[in-house]
Formats: sequence, C-alpha cells, structure tokens
Amino acid sequence: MDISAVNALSYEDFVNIFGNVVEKCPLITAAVWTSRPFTSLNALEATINEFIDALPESGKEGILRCHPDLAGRDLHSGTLTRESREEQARAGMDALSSAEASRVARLNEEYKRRFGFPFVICARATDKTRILRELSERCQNARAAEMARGIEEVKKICRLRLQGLVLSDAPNKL
Ligand SMILES: NC(=O)N[C@H]1NC(=O)NC1=O
Repeated sequence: MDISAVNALSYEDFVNIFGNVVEKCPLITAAVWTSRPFTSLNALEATINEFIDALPESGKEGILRCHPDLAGRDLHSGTLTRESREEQARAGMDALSSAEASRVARLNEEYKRRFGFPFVICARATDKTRILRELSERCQNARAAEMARGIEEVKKICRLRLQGLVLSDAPNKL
C-alpha cells in the first residue's frame, strides 16, 4: 500500500486498518486521520507521535495501561490482540520455562505496584534475555523516567506495526 492509497482511505477504513498501531487506542488513529494527506509513512508516524506527546500525563499513562502484560493473563487466556500475540511470540514470551514465567509475573506485578502502569517494551526490537533483564532493571528507575521510557517503547511498537501494514505485501484488513 503506498501513501496515496493510505490518503485515499475513508476514516472507517483507515481506523479498521491502522486502529491498533497504538495498542487498543483507536482514538489516536481516528484523530490523526484529520491531518491527511500525509506526505510519507514517516509523516503519518510523526503525526501519531506528536498527538501522543501533546497528551497530558494522564493520557500517556492511559496509553501504557492499554498494553497487556508481557507473558501475562491475556497471553494465557488467548485474548491478546493479533499484533501483540505475534510480537510476544517472536520474543519467546509464549514459551517461557516455569521459572522464567514466575519471575516475569512477579516483576510485572512489582513494576505495576511501583508505577501504576504496566512495563512496556517493544518486544520485536529485543529478545527474551534482554526483556527479563530490563524488566528487573527498570523496576529501579524513577517514575518520570519510566513514563518517558514506556512512551518511547510505545512509539517503537507503533513504528514497526505501521511498517508491517504499509510496507508488507500482506493483505490488509480491508
Ligand atoms: N507490555 C508490553 O510491552 N506489551 C507489548 N510489547 C509489545 O511489543 N507488544 C505488546 O503488546
């Protein structure tokens, strides 16, 4: 799909296709449709990032809270979004040993207790070993640093999801 095809989409189709580039936040997609035409995929990505950056802290926290835990309840109950399921599987989060699974569950809970939002990392840009290490290390950070870091990870996830939709030849959801 080239950018002119993206620009020609109705808002219904645009939200259908791009509604989950930020996990469970189709409102962001619906809002940026107003900024068409986009000159490039990078311009679409930049518009999404600007929208996120302009949100109050509570809005940014809300975005983080829309993310499922890594190797958490949604993965075990099969209720992850397709995108999240693929990302978590690629990082091996669906095939943890029982010791790893308990460690991740314990650290996820510790992280949420400490910060009030879940640990978010772009799973496709890393691997299981680094996720486990970062989960433990990032629990020690200050809250403001983790908010900023979590939002940077959301933007990375968004970038890779956008690229998957626009640059791949895979049939989209139209
Ligand atoms: N909690 C968290 O990081 N979740 C995610 N990361 C990712 O790459 N996809 C997700 O759903």
